[in-house]
Amino acid sequence: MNHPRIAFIGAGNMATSLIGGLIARGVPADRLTASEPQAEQRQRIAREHGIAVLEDNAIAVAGAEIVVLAVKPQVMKEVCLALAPALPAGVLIVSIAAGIPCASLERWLGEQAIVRCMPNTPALLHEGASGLYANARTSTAQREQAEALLDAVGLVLWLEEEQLIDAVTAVSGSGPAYFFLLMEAMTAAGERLGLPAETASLLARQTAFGAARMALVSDFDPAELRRRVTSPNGTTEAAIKAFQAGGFEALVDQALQAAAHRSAEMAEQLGQ
Ligand SMILES: NC(=O)C1=CN([C@@H]2O[C@H](COP(=O)(O)OP(=O)(O)OC[C@H]3O[C@@H](n4cnc5c(N)ncnc54)[C@H](OP(=O)(O)O)[C@@H]3O)[C@@H](O)[C@H]2O)C=CC1
Ligand SMILES: O=C(O)[C@@H]1CCC=N1
Repeated sequence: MNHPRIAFIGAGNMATSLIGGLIARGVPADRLTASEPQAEQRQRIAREHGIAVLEDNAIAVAGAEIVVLAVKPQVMKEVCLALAPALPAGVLIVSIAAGIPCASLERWLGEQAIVRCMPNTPALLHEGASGLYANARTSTAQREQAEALLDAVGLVLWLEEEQLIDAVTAVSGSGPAYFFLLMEAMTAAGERLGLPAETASLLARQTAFGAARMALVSDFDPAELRRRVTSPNGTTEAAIKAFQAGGFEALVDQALQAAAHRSAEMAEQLGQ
């Protein structure tokens, strides 16, 4: 199989989960390179994944067919402006940064094929979910390459409008944190009900895992699965009524609106 050469700019959490996913899929380590400013981090990634990790971004992208931009949004402009002269002709840019539009990347990097993605941290366990948007310069073959890259770490869904990346960020990009927050709150409540901390934590985490698995594999939707837990006038009904009296659905809506709004605001602030 002909694997494209892929260079990762920034080798933090998200990049290393993608690298791990590709290697687990059988991509030879010599098709991947990464760049990373810290020597210790470079050595650790090279040791764990067997790939070349360089200090210099321009050297890392030499000969690459795909360049994955995986630095924080705050440093993206500076990184792109410095990288632009070193990009190989015909390269596909894959950006995973929150809040950085394709138009900004094109301004900083020149006219390139760009796929903008929003993955999430369960990618670390190959259980991620990513929304992808391709600009008009991206060929069908390049779309397939970007899909294969993100598909190595979980579910991939294409978006027809770039603006919808803000909604994907609100639902699945930031989403793992909402479930962790619920686990934290359930653990604390379990402790207040008298459970030992570790017992409450294990029960909350295993219940989240079991519910997520059921929601994914069951023939029934989450609303029906919820109804099946909720006996008339029973304990679940008491809890759900308390959630709804506290405005649970409206609160979730407000939270996701805030995340999507922040994603759009970051584009305004960091995309100039
Ligand atoms: N975390 C998440 O849940 C998600 C994150 N994202 C996006 O993914 C991107 C990366 O996030 P994440 O992996 O969490 O962040 P990390 O901080 O873990 O990774 C960023 C990496 O880039 C390195 N870096 C900094 N400056 C440069 C530079 N000039 N050249 C090359 N590398 C550099 C950093 O090194 P050092 O640490 O030494 O500064 C770090 O290793 C972000 O843009 C974020 O918006 C998208 C979806 C979900
Ligand atoms: O919080 C953030 O901005 C990033 C993007 C999605 C998840 N983490």
